[in-house]
Amino acid sequence: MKSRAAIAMGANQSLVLEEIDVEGPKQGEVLVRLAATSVCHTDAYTLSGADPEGRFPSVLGHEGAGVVQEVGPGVTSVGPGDHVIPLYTAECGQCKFCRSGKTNLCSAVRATQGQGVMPDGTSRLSLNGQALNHYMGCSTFSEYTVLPEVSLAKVSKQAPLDKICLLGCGVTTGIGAVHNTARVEPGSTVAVFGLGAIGLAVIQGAQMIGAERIIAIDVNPDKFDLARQFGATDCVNPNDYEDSIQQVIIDLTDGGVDYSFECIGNVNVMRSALECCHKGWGESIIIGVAGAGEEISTRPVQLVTGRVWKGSAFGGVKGRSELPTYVDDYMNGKVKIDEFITHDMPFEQINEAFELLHRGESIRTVLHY
Ligand SMILES: NC(=O)C1=CN([C@@H]2O[C@H](COP(=O)(O)OP(=O)(O)OC[C@H]3O[C@@H](n4cnc5c(N)ncnc54)[C@H](OP(=O)(O)O)[C@@H]3O)[C@@H](O)[C@H]2O)C=CC1
Ligand SMILES: N[C@@H](CCC(=O)N[C@@H](CSC=O)C(=O)NCC(=O)O)C(=O)O
Ligand SMILES: [Zn+2]
Ligand SMILES: [Zn+2]
Repeated sequence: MKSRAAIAMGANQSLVLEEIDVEGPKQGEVLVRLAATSVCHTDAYTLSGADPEGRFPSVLGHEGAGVVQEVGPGVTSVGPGDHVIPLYTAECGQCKFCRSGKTNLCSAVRATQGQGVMPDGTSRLSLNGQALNHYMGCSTFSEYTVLPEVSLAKVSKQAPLDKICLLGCGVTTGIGAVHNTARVEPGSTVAVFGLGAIGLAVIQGAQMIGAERIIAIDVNPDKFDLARQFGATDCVNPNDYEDSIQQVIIDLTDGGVDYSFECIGNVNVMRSALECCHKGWGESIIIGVAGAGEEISTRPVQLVTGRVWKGSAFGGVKGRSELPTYVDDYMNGKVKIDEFITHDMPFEQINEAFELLHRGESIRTVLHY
């Protein structure tokens, strides 16, 4: 079938809008018509050429929501008409990772996903006969896309797809990192570096859990109003100080924070986020994705003296089991999503959505098909 799509032809090039061909679902696969998709910083990162797994030409996009159109042989958990959120972190329930009870990372389709193909090693997407790479197992920048069954969370039909698409990555990642990865306790002091969708969702998660002090840090003060609305108690711009940002946070908090979250993808900030944690127990969670070849460093004494460095992917959330509850929590007012959506646009304006993100003028732009 034909599908409107935005194609990444090469690094740092604008996306090209084309009508592509989408093949029907094979064994264990599902054809989905997306209602909406948003743009996450990770899409921009891959388009920049900094992603070691980045492939071109490809159909990017991983933050979407839609309706099942057709299922391939063997698919049992979803059927036509079901509302679904694509998952870049699958949940098969059977692999070593899923059975461990220790992680949300699932190995069922991860290897082929990173190679830009479906689990059988081929693509369902093409342009003029040339195969296009899938992206993060989702490719939500195509109105119609094909995913493995294990990469779909079936959710309530009552929920607006053009809002809950944000649960496909940003909102879930931030809240989940607080609840699952850090397990922040009520009364904690928290520092959040980077106030895009991920950082704001971390603030939301920290407020939900009853953190007493939430320090929001960004070099763009335009982000501070929204941070306060989500629950930040202090807003700090590192450029306003001569001291290092870690020293500023240590001074503000009588020795450092209980938890910090890096939501930028900057390895220097990752170091600051670790080093602003309290001696003896402070934990720092890396969420931001850094470019190929970049490495983190700190003096080992930072860890010897009790600070802990962790990472979080999709907030440690098991998508098929847990996303339906996130959707229900949005519907009953426990989880905020609308506040992240600074712009709504027709899908055709997707390049504008990338420009807004790069200029720091948007949190999330929802593109409507
Ligand atoms: N681990 C995971 O599962 C996931 C990771 N990610 C990653 O999380 C990161 C954040 O994503 P997203 O929220 O969409 O991105 P955004 O670009 O919307 O947000 C990043 C924010 O950090 C600010 N910033 C940039 N440099 C600094 C600095 N040196 N100090 C303080 N603030 C700074 C930016 O300011 P400005 O406005 O000037 O740009 C912006 O406000 C990305 O690296 C993304 O790839 C995303 C989803 C899931
Ligand atoms: N392709 C990158 C790795 C990018 C990365 O870390 N992705 C995050 C999700 S970012 C979403 O917006 C993630 O969940 N990672 C887990 C995983 O299995 O990749 C690279 O190769 O560096
Ligand atoms: Zn994302
Ligand atoms: Zn699995």
